[in-house]
Amino acid sequence: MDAKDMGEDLEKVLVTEEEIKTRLREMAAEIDAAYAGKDLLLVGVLKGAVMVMADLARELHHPAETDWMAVSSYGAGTTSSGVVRILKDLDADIKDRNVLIVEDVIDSGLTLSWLVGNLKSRGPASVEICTMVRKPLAFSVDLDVKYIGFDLPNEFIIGYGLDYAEKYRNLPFIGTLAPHVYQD
Ligand SMILES: O=P(O)(O)OC[C@H]1O[C@H](OP(=O)(O)OP(=O)(O)O)[C@H](O)[C@@H]1O
Ligand SMILES: Nc1nc2[nH]cnc2c(=O)[nH]1
Repeated sequence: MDAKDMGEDLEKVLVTEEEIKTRLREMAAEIDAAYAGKDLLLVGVLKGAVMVMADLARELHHPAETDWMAVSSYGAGTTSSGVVRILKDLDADIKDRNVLIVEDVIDSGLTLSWLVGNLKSRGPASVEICTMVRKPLAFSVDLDVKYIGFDLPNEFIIGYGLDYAEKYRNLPFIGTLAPHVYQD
C-alpha cells in the first residue's frame, strides 16, 4: 500500500519511507555498539511493532534473538488507560538476559510503564526501550527511552505498523488521516 492507494484519506506524510530507513540504520548502529559481545533479546510488542522489528532486526549486525508479546490496554477508542492485560506472553525466560523492547509508538507511555515493570520483575540483566515514534504525552511518565526514531507532535498517526481500526498498518510511511475518515 502507498500514498496513491490512500486517495483522499491521507492528510499528510509526517515521516517518509526513506527517513524511516535512514533513522533505523542509525539506531541499529547504536544498538550494535551498546550490545557488542553481549546477549540481546529483542521483544516486539504486537501488533504495531511488527514493521519496526522486521526492519530493525535486519539492520543489526548483532545476532539478536527475537520474541513477542501481545498486550491490551483497557481504554476507550484511541486512548490508553494504563490497565494492561497480557494476551500473549514471551516464549523466552528472560532471567539474566538483556532485553530491548521494540515499539512502534509511545503515546501516553502507560503501556510501556506497565510492561517495563512487568519484565523487570522477571529478573532480567537489563531492560531498555526502542521506539520508532515518541509523542509528547510520554514526557509526563517516568520512562527512560534509550532509542527513539522520531519525536512527533500529539496527533493520531497511522502507517508503518500503526493502525486506525486495524487498517493502514501496511503503509511504508507514517502520516495522518483526513478528518472525514473518522467521521464516515
Ligand atoms: O503509550 P500508550 O498510550 O500506552 O500507547 C502505546 C501503545 O499503543 C499501541 O498499541 P495498540 O494498543 O494500539 O495495539 P496494536 O499495536 O495492536 O495496534 C502501541 O503499539 C503501544 O503498545
Ligand atoms: N495508530 C495509532 N495507535 C496509537 N496508539 C497510541 N498512539 C497512537 C497513534 O497515534 N496512532
